[in-house]
Amino acid sequence: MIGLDRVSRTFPTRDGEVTALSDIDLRVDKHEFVAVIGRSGCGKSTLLRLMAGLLAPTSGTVTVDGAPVRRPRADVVLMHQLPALLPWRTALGNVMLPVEIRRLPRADHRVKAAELLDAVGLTGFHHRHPYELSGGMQQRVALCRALIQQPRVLLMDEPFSALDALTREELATQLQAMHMSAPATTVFVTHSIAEAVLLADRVVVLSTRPGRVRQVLDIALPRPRSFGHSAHVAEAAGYVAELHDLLLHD
Ligand SMILES: Nc1ncnc2c1ncn2[C@@H]1O[C@H](COP(=O)(O)OP(=O)(O)OP(=O)(O)O)[C@@H](O)[C@H]1O
Repeated sequence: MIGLDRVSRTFPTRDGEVTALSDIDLRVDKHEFVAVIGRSGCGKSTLLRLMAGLLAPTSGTVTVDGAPVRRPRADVVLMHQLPALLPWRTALGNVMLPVEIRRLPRADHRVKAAELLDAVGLTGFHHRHPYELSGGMQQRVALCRALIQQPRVLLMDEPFSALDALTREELATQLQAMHMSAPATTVFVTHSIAEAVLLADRVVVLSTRPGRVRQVLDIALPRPRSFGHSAHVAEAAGYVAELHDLLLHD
């Protein structure tokens, strides 16, 4: 589904070239959920921007469905750390924005938008404006705005990092439920090892600059998974410890 073959990306800076990513080989299968973790500055956002067609690789190729990525595609959606909602639109109006931009049938999508908002716990808030919503609620709206586009590929750049710990867990759990019922091929960048273990089929650990694939860990835990208490709490803790060691001893 997504393929990176020997992908490198450098940036020119005043002090010479910075190599953000070097020789990345990575395959993400259809409907797979891959989490990417690594120290700050190791090239995680650059990786997503390459997959989204917002950046070109300096060398190597990035493909989606076998086709080289040369520009953004309608079926590949990138979700950022901050919600960036339009302040004059309601929650529902913000979710409907990509539908309107892409001139998709409005009536069907309005029903779908309302269902999505309900699914992330925003029943009763469909007609509120962003200033009336908490940061966590705004990010839920941004998640709905991404999902209404029914992306085949969903790229998420630390989408929950601006939220408090409990809201973050709640949203990750909701994302898991949504991925189980309608899976998009997902690449999820996070600084939270626990979040990666909750959500991912595989966790890609990048090394510090230049970012290279240091290790890929399969998370063989049944779903739905939960933070804390579960029948698999010991196995989950084992994965968390292994990833922690990999990051710490880079
Ligand atoms: N447009 C740019 N121009 C120059 N250097 C850049 C540019 N974009 C990224 N870089 C550099 O590339 C490296 C990787 O940046 P990137 O934002 O991908 O890292 P990251 O892993 O997402 O970091 P963080 O976890 O802190 O968000 C950094 O050293 C950064 O300074």
